[in-house]
Amino acid sequence: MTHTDIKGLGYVKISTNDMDRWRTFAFDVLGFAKGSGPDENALYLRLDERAARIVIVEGERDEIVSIGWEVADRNALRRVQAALEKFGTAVEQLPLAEADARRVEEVITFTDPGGATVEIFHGAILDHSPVVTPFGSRFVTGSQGLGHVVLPVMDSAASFDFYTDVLGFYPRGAFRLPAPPEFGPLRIRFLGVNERHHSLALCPAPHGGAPGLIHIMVEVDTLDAVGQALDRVVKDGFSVSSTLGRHTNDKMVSFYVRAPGGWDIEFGTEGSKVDQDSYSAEEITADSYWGHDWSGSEPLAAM
Ligand SMILES: Cc1ccc(O)c(O)c1CC[C@@H]1C(=O)CC[C@]2(C)C(=O)CC[C@@H]12
Ligand SMILES: [Fe+2]
Repeated sequence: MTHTDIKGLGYVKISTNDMDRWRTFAFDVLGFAKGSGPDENALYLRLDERAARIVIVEGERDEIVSIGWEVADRNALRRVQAALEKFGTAVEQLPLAEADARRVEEVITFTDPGGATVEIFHGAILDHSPVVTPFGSRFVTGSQGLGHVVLPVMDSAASFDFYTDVLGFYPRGAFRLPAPPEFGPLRIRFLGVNERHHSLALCPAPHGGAPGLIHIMVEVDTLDAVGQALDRVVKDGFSVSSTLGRHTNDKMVSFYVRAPGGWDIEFGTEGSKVDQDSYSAEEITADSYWGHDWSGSEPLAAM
């Protein structure tokens, strides 16, 4: 396939049983702007002209609720739906009220092979008021989408085939995880849909279940904004999962912090841009050129 209808990662919705901690984490530590939405108990995290890119809702468990991928328009949505149905995936069109609640024109939903609830939408509704982030950080989104999500998958081949063959994601390389030889090669696989090196990564994991999420990456436009966020993380006593480092594939300088709920936010800058026409998928043999010390990380809930 030479072209995907998926334009980018649009939004993610996450549930938590610790809203107060999340409120502090989102606004006082990471520095997202306050967005808006219909659920008065939810947290709407605004990064750009979209009303909200990350939605945190009250729930019994801390887990990923849905992942929203964007397409250009109604015809593109119909093409994606047809590809899913041809493959045998049950697709549900959400009612107008549900689309309204997500501030999009139209949205379909299905379950991916790893069990994640995926939504595909078009027609995002914009908020034209200034994006006032508490510490002045500016998030890098636009044609590169929200950032990236890393999902734990038990059958990584099935998930990889689904995202590439059915949805048209582009393979953007791999990283072999250290594993005993009897496991065979275990690879994190990176997948992209736009100039962002990866909008999705699939990480082999021993079991499914909550939170169904390893990390979400958001990008800011300066190294200072990353360093200042890291200062606030440490000062407010949030757990640093990985120190600052630069990745070898997307060249991003980032740190990872444990979100309430047992998964991480990767907070980075200087991500490279991929030109799909000249790109070849490669296997990296180190995750980083420097830094990214995970030795202080608390165990991931997903593992
Ligand atoms: C290798 C890499 C490149 C770019 C990224 O955005 C990115 O998140 C990663 C993965 C980092 C990291 C790893 O390499 C070892 C296995 C890790 C610790 C995980 O289980 C989640 C993050 C993974
Ligand atoms: Fe990442």
